[in-house]
Amino acid sequence: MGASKATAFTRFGLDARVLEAVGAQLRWRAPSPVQEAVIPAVLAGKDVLVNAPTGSGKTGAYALPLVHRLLQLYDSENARGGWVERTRALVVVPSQDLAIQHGRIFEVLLKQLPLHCCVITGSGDNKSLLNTWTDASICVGTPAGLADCLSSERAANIVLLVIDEADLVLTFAKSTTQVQSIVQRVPATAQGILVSATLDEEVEALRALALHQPETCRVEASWDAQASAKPQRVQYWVSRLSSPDERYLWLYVVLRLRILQGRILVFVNSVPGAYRVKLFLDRFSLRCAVLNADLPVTSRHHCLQQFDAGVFDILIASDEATTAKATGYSASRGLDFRHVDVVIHFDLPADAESFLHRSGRTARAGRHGKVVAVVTSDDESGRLEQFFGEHPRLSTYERPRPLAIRNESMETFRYRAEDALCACTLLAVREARVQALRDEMLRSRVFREALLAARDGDHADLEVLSHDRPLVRRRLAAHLAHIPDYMLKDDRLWQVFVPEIANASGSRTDLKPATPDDLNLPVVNRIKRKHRSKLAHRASRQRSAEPLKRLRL
Ligand SMILES: Nc1ncnc2c1ncn2[C@@H]1O[C@H](COP(=O)(O)OP(=O)(O)OP(=O)(O)O)[C@@H](O)[C@H]1O
Repeated sequence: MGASKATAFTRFGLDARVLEAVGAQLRWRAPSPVQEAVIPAVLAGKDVLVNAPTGSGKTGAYALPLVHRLLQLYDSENARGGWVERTRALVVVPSQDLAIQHGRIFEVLLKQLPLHCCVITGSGDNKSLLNTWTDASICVGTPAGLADCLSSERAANIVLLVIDEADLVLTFAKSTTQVQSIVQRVPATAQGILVSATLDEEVEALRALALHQPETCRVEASWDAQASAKPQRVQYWVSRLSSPDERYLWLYVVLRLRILQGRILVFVNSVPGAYRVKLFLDRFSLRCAVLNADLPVTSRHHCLQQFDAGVFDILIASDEATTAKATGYSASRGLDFRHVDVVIHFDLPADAESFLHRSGRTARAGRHGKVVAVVTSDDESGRLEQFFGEHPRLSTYERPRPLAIRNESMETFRYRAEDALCACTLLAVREARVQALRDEMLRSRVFREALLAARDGDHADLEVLSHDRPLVRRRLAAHLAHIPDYMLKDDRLWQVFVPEIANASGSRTDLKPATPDDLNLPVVNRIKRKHRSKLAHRASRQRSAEPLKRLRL
């Protein structure tokens, strides 16, 4: 059943067990263009340099032939007397987050297979994810983690070396010697695969280091190769605002009127900036979370899983590396956010590469998505123009279309937004950040055990930490979740300016605010539910307070 679903993969001659896993575990029906190009080259035993857009399925392009090759080894060694599981394939990724995510993909793929995968990140806080090194055939790790653990003896059996996000591996590794030492320990006969969405001098340096006469698989189409007539999968928009603070009002309006709908990823340049946006949205009961380098890698992974599971629909991400330990963390590179409908560049990134990778978190796996850049000065407008004018990949895309919200819509909500923003002071931001860290610490078993050990089992410090109150109490403003009817009366509120640009290939837009009727519905329902449960609770308390009513005959 599973294998039949993945029939489009059969033409590569992949092992039946791999096809079964593709159909039953991954549920992929047909290969993406990059998989079409890369799988045959890897199966032919060549060294390969893979260059394809973000979200095009590069991980699967090397993971499937890699597992196929290891299964062949497994069969042949079993036939000769017995298979001993040792490290046979090494996957080097730039960050801990990516190592964990790729480890999970292999875990899913290997679920019914006699092979195992381990994750080596060089951090002690993800022990639960670590299988023992020795009994895993595939090892996924960061340069720092692998440089520490990979002895020449362990590396001696490696037949395949993959370096994913190759352009970042050298940038993020503490020194090039870490990567060099890993590559040198791997046998020269091992097949090499280098994967990157961009080609630059870092990739060239790695190519010379790790590959021998490689075949280059450069694929421009991510999914709909034959569908040039279809509307572009990613729509780019730009909103021009008069000042940086205006962005908060804009964000409130586009989210609250549901002009931008679905699962939304908001990119902010700094960590305090990300917390400020969160505090602001919290005031309006818009559920969101912050993904940032302050948090330990396991918490970031948990946050991603919750977002993927739909626990909240708005995720605020910052790329800023705040601690030395977080070097290599990047929310925009390689992380596979599932089904993101909209990416908002709340802050414009410094360079085109970051813009491209942040935008690449939407429209993955052949889906559609929207990317909205918010600019607040001529300088930023110019920078955005430059991104699209000069970057080799961005220059092939349609230019961003202006997305302007009517003044009436903005003015209706201005007072609320400005009032809410006043509460998001520097101190409140700092408290929110400290609170998030404190919560993480208290949740961490390792931290609690270390603290108790240091205090000879005395719980006093732990108690103090868990009952420590923030300096600034956050005022809850539940009423702000609701928009009163008198604010919704003006019909012009529901209009968004979306001027179609000339020869925009007739592309239509689905940017429409919600109707006044359905706008408050979820909030009203929530309030009603809460009210009903409050009444029920009060009634049960009254019952238990009166002995005669409690009496059952
Ligand atoms: N053949 C396929 N059919 C359906 N979905 C697929 C297929 N191949 C990959 N995907 C899905 O596409 C998404 C993107 O894949 P992947 O993370 O490998 O992209 P990528 O090219 O490595 O992106 P990035 O450059 O951002 O790291 C993932 O959710 C993956 O599960």
